[in-house]
Amino acid sequence: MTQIAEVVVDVPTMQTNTPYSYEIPAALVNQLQPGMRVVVPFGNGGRKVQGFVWQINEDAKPNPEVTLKSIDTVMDPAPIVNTELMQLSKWLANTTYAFTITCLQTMLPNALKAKYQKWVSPTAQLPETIRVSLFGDQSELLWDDSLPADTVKQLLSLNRQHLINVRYEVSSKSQVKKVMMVKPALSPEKLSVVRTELRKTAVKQAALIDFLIANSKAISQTELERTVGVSSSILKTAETNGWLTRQAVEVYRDPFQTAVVKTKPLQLNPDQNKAVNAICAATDEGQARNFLLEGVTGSGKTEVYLQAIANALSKGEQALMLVPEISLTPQIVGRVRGRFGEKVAVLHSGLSGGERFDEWRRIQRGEAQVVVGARSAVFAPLTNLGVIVVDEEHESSYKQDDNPRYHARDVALWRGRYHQCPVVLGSATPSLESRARAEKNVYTRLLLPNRVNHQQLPQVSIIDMTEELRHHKESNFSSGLLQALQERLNRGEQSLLMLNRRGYSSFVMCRDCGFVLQCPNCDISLTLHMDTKTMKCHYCGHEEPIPHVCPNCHGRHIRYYGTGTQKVEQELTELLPTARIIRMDVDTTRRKGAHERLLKQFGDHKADILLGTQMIAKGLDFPDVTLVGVLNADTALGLPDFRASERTFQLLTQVSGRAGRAEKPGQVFIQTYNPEHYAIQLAKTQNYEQFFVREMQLRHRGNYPPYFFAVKVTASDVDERKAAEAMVKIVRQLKTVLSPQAIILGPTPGAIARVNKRYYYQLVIKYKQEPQLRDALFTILGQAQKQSRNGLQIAIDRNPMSFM
Ligand SMILES: Nc1ncnc2c1ncn2[C@@H]1O[C@H](COP(=O)(O)OP(=O)(O)OP(=O)(O)O)[C@@H](O)[C@H]1O
Ligand SMILES: [Zn+2]
Ligand SMILES: [Zn+2]
Repeated sequence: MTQIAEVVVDVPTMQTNTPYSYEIPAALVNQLQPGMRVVVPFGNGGRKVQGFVWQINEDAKPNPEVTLKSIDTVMDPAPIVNTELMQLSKWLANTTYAFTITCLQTMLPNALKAKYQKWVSPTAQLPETIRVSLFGDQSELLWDDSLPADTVKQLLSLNRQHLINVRYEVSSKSQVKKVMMVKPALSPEKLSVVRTELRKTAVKQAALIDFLIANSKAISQTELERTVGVSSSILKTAETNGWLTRQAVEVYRDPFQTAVVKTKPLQLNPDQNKAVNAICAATDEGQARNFLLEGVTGSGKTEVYLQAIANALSKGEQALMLVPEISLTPQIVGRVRGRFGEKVAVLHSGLSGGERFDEWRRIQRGEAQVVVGARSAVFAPLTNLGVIVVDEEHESSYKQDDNPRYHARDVALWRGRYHQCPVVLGSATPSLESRARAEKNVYTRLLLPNRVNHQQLPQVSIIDMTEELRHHKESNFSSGLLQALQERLNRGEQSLLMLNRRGYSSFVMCRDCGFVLQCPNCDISLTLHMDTKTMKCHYCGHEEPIPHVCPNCHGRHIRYYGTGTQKVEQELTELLPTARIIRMDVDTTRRKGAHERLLKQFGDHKADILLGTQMIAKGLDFPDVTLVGVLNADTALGLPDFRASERTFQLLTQVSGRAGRAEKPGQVFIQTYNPEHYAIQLAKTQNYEQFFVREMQLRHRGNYPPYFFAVKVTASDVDERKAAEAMVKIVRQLKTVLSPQAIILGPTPGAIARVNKRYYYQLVIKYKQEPQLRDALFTILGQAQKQSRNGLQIAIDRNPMSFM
């Protein structure tokens, strides 16, 4: 009887998207389980790849016509993907048009991805001269990208002639951190005897033994070396002498830079209480109910989450809380840790690979009961979920813009169904999709219509910058905003200033001929980086020195348009010389922990004004901020995107919400060139309901989501004609399966037509119900893969965040 394992191999293609069968060697029969990683042979060249055991058939009847290959080795002592996550990966692959292997890998920390190495060694037939020139006195040579092209050519040819052997090595990138721990090996009495027998000059040894006599507990070697002042060689000798033992012990890297301040649950107000009760009831009854928690800014949503989580923990269950780009909101992590301390694990892209791997293992081993994290934390291997929270559910960072193109909110809802637990989507400005579902009672609405303690929402003034410009010379500050800033300085209160980043890219332009330096690979201008003194392409990474002479007319009048925030900061210091300013943008937050440090400084009143990009708009809760200024509200409105108004409304409402959150009332100034635009007018009164009604009418009229579903298909190729032709063919194919109700927009060139030397074409399909669409798109993907050797690439984005 043969046992056969179905293995999902680490080869992302259409053909390998279904599991491959491998024979399980007798030695592995009792060891192998689904969800473990294995090394398997793949193809005919002796290539080895990593794979995930998907299923085991205990009494399979092998087809006598085919000889199955055997599994090589097992990489894990226990499964690293559990049943739930295996099912989830299948669902994910199906709904995002991605390969199962890509989905599996997305769910796991990078440390568990395979590291492939190819080694070559000479055969006995290899002529001596070639052996010496290639291998020298080494028995093996690593065949990787660093080899010169000529050597690779030679190796390929030698391999064809069977003159060399190729060995494939598959290993995990993971690195478990270990610390050497030292412990006395003898009793204090025996050590005292040893001490008396020491030579008089052996002062260090004496000190070491004194320490060991006084401390029987294990201590890390580094700490011991520091406290006693001994070297590692002395410790080694001591070990050989049998005075102490040394043992490498696995430790976790600590991802937290700051200590926790313990907090107690707050007394809830009636609205909060109602919300918490509803969520807790669903947890207690094991119901997969979904809630939309709609609470104005500063209404205390976080406290609702914390108490719902506490309830789940009290039932012995676990909790998952997603926040947008967590490294940008250290305040919220602090609040969760303040309540749940050691039970909390964090997962986000600001962690190093090792830290991420350690946090993941803490979760997998059941050592953490609460997980807070950004998008990919939605895959945290929690096994007993009692509640899932998606904070700021409208945030576009929850959607991954690379394969698999999933939305964390959708995954959260899937897991809620799997675990039969409530999912809470929270926001002051819910996405239209979610609010529309609440309208249809797919989600239960929970409302927090007032700020905590009935604090008023801030008073918002809209400033028409066209009008402003007529009276003043060019300035980033209207007189109203400037005066308000001055008042805050006089009163010792704080202000936030937001500069919409998209509006101000920094570039260089020739004042003589107007030439703007472009990326040689992309249709986009290069961005000026003052900190590194270079010009960079934000799409392909191309980098070059800042020009001093115009490459076009050779003139010397080059003008530098520095980072928006830098320029604004400069003007601000001239206008308000006594103001202490903290600037927060990509340049000042690049270093690890910088973000947290700047926010702490501001919280400690080390500055009067926090000037920043969108990163200051969300989640911040500073009681002494009574003024918020938006320097340029319009930039997002100018984008040709159906979500432009929604984005603008959300951003303005969120940032306004930072003002006047404690006792002192708040004031907001929004500077704009479109003062009459409904998104700006309704953000003024923070009137989400009216915005929702108005925007839904427009979406209805234009057949946009949430009335229609949408899929974006993109083709790219180094040859522009091929990309365009592929698109035309795809449209023709789709038209044969789509109903007349479906709408195809395009094909059109991409918003940036050329990126990294590749040309982009796209089309968007808007539809209500198209049962054949999924199969058709999978077919298109499969066909494209066969051609991909020629450079054509097809990407499919279901429910895209934008049509651009
Ligand atoms: N029941 C309560 N009693 C007293 N203070 C509370 C209560 N609930 C929340 N708070 C406080 O009110 C402030 C605002 O709450 P929180 O930050 O949770 O609001 P939010 O709804 O998440 O706001 P936003 O969406 O603007 O981030 C916080 O400082 C919080 O500690
Ligand atoms: Zn580029
Ligand atoms: Zn010029």
